[in-house]
Amino acid sequence: MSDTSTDLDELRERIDRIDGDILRLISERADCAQRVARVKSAVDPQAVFYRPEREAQVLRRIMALNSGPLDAEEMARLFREIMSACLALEQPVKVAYLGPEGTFTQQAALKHFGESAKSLPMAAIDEVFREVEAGAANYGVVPVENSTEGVINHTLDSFMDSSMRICGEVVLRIHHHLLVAGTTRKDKISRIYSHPQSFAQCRKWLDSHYPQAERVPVSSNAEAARLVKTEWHSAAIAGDMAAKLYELERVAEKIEDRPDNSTRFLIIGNQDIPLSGDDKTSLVVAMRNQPGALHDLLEPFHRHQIDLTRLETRPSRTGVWNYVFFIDFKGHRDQPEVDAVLEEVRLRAAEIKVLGSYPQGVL
Ligand SMILES: C=C(O[C@@H]1C=C(C(=O)O)C=C[C@H]1O)C(=O)O
Repeated sequence: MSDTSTDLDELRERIDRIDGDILRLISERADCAQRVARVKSAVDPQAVFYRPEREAQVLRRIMALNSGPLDAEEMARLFREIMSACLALEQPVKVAYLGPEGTFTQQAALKHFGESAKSLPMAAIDEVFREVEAGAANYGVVPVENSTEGVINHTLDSFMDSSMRICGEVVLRIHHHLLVAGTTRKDKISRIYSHPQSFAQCRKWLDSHYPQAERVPVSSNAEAARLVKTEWHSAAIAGDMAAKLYELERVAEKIEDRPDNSTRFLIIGNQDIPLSGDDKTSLVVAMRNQPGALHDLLEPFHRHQIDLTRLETRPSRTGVWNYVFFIDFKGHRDQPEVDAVLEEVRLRAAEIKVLGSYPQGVL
């Protein structure tokens, strides 16, 4: 098709018509969501409106139906926002996250719940747990493992002391940038602020580009971004959200040593999540200190052909629990084969706590 002005007018008219249709359909969808809310409240006045298993199914279906030209993830992100707005009509969801504002955890929270969620920054991981326990937030978002740096022990330890359950997971690709303020002398950078994890993830790049600069660890990337605003010789390593929040310039983009650098976050809450059709389960298990304990623990998973996705050991903090294992596997505890494995593990373990069965991250 040639780009004459009549073609342009015609195409724009078509786009206006399509937008009118999309608008009508989104409104119709929002109306249905409001009716769902009324049905839920009629059945149970304390009903929880947010249904992660249903949301996962909606997104997976959209991705499967999509035939381009937008890619499936992009399309799902649009639907994520539509659902987020529909849910906010039912009941605005309050999400506590490891702050301050501008952290990757906030980015993960918004990726999972959409921009219509109300996100509440907390100063520490255990505060996120406490905020949800106290009912001041409906859900919490905490980091649990990074593909380069491994597990986040604070999060695992918080589960040992808490009754919170895992309601979902979200994986975020982590891109770090070297950021400066408008007033910074870029040729005179002598100090770089960041979170210790981010320094570790950008170690090689820093060694080759800024071997002389002092590396100052701070409590979060967002805090690093805030600090450089007032220092003409300093830079920060942080992500997109912090760069935007503090209006910083990028001296270098995507400086992480590994291009597949990603972090997995958990959604915590006090709901048991029904089957979504593609689920994971997380457990914490204490074994007695005896030879073959780990083998005994893992053997039933192997025999029932259940796919383990993660195994972490933490030192026990009580005398009874000698080893504490955190185990993630594919499957939902309402599936008979998973139930059978859990029963067997229960017999062999000193203590077992199912932290939750939840939909595998879609986006
Ligand atoms: C509409 C519902 O409630 C919420 C909104 C959803 C949506 O917009 O599709 C999906 C699940 C719930 O979080 C529902 O349960 O179906």
